Amino acid sequence: MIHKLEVDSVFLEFGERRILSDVYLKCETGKITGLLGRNGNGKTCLMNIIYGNLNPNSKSIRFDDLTVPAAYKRPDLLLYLPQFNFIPQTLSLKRVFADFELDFSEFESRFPEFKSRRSSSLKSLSGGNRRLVEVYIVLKAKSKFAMLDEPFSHLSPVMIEAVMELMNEEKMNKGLLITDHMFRNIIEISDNLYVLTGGKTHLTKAIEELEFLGYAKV
Ligand SMILES: Nc1ncnc2c1ncn2[C@@H]1O[C@H](COP(=O)(O)OP(=O)(O)OP(=O)(O)O)[C@@H](O)[C@H]1O
Repeated sequence: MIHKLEVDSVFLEFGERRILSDVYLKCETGKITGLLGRNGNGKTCLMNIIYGNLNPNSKSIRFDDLTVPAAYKRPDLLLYLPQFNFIPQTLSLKRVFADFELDFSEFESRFPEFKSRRSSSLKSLSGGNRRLVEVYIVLKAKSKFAMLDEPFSHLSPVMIEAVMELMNEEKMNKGLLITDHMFRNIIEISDNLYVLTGGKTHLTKAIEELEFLGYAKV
């Protein structure tokens, strides 16, 4: 069965500044949905609104047609990778993997550089490796949808390739909503692509539209 996450009727202002005014976005299990937009266009705000930890003037967030205003209370439905480290950094990898009911050995065999790091704390890892652990957790943990804000930042090209491979595998198990400024990677991996500009989302059918929408020279 295909599950869907739909967002519309989002209206967000900070004081006099209108950030989001006409958003429609649909994400389905089995697919990767990409979200692109220039700095400050409201991608992170939109993700926080979907997650339920930012309250806009109005919104409608639906999972399989049912309104879920506080998805952060429903990890079975949605997991979120914010731009910042979200797992307490004093925890050991062993503890983190156990908490998310994930097998560390599977992670270790995919990323051999973590061999013998099972007892290490997150804070003892490099910034990029910490990010990789969090991206992996959000992609692999059991949930219908995962939303990732800049999953490629801090990762080396070889790690980005590995994460993209993982995303392509995991979309068989969930729906992914991803935003990142590594737009060529986002274009390559997305089944559906939205560009956020002027407070609105535009479902983008052709890459040339990115230039037209003022996002990137392609
Ligand atoms: N708490 C807040 N109070 C006032 N303005 C805010 C607040 N949070 C975000 N903004 C503004 O809302 C706009 C959208 O911010 P947001 O972080 O969603 O952008 P973004 O598209 O994710 O940008 P980037 O690609 O640079 O991460 C920005 O202009 C930002 O300054």
